[in-house]
Amino acid sequence: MHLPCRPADSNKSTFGSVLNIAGSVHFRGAAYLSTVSALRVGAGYATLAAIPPVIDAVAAKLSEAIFLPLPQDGATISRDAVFTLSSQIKSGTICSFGCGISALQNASVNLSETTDELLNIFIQKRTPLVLDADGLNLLAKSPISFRFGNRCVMTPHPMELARLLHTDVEQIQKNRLDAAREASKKYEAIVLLKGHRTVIALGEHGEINETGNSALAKAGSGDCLTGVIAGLLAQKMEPFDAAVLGAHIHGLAGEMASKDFSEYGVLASDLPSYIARIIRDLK
Ligand SMILES: NC(=O)C1=CN([C@@H]2O[C@H](COP(=O)(O)OP(=O)(O)OC[C@H]3O[C@@H](n4cnc5c(N)ncnc54)[C@H](OP(=O)(O)O)[C@@H]3O)[C@@H](O)[C@H]2O)[C@@H](O)CC1
Ligand SMILES: Nc1ncnc2c1ncn2[C@@H]1O[C@H](COP(=O)(O)OP(=O)(O)O)[C@@H](O)[C@H]1O
Repeated sequence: MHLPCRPADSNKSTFGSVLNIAGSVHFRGAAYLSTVSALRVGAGYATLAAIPPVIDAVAAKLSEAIFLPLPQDGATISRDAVFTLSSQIKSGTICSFGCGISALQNASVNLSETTDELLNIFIQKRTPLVLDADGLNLLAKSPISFRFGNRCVMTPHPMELARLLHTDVEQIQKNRLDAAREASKKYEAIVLLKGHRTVIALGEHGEINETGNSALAKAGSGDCLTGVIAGLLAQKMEPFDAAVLGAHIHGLAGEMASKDFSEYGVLASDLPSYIARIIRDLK
């Protein structure tokens, strides 16, 4: 599998744009890590759509991001955010949704309804989408049977997949590839089941990622993976290929980072710069 090409005669629009809907009062770092990772993997633009306190925190660390302030309800986005976002999401806009959006009880009374409306917009506008973390937890609770037409990469860890399939982590881990395949068929999506030996499924087709180590077993590293896959989608990779290559690059970044910091000491915020170094070496 090849990296997206990087023609000399190019500009930032050539490499696409990611609209990342992420973060809440409790989880501001998740918004930062997913946004910076999309830029580090080569996207031309990354826009973070978030509530003002999240934007303030991310703006202090990341000069390159563009910000779309969203209305706030409690600790997270309000239902009015749907109006703001629906005018921004055009046909084909690359979106990521869910990192740190916060499904904690009472984070926002209407977050489930807001999520259902957003998911409908993603489907109607046929947006390539990365759906992670609380985006998945809210989907699991939805009464609607969403089907994403294989334009969506869902990135659950085993507990998130257990919630989606209404089972437990033990069942998921017994046969990881079959569990990912089942969810892929249920949601018509690419399902990337995270963990040691991440698996990626599309219908019956499945791949196992061999890269990565325990340096990645630390809060925030999955948020980086979301940004990597979204950044590859922005560069026009097919969703399944973006998931496979994204997991490969993310795992190698963890391995390289652990050579400098040990598997104990790597932080998720170290990973984006190692993602760039891995891309240099893959080229
Ligand atoms: N800095 C920030 O802003 C950060 C923000 N974040 C945000 O936090 C929110 C909550 O997300 P979350 O994943 O921490 O909580 P949750 O869904 O309850 O799952 C936790 C349980 O899942 C399980 N589990 C996980 N991996 C597994 C594996 N490989 N294999 C097996 N089991 C596994 C494991 O269960 P256990 O092993 O304990 O039984 C674990 O206890 C979300 O919005 C996210 O974006 C985070 O990204 C962190 C950094
Ligand atoms: N022991 C491990 N070996 C390889 N990869 C791992 C290991 N532990 C975690 N990872 C990877 O790190 C990431 C963790 O994601 P996730 O559990 O969603 O964390 P978070 O929500 O805190 O960002 C996933 O890409 C997962 O595959």
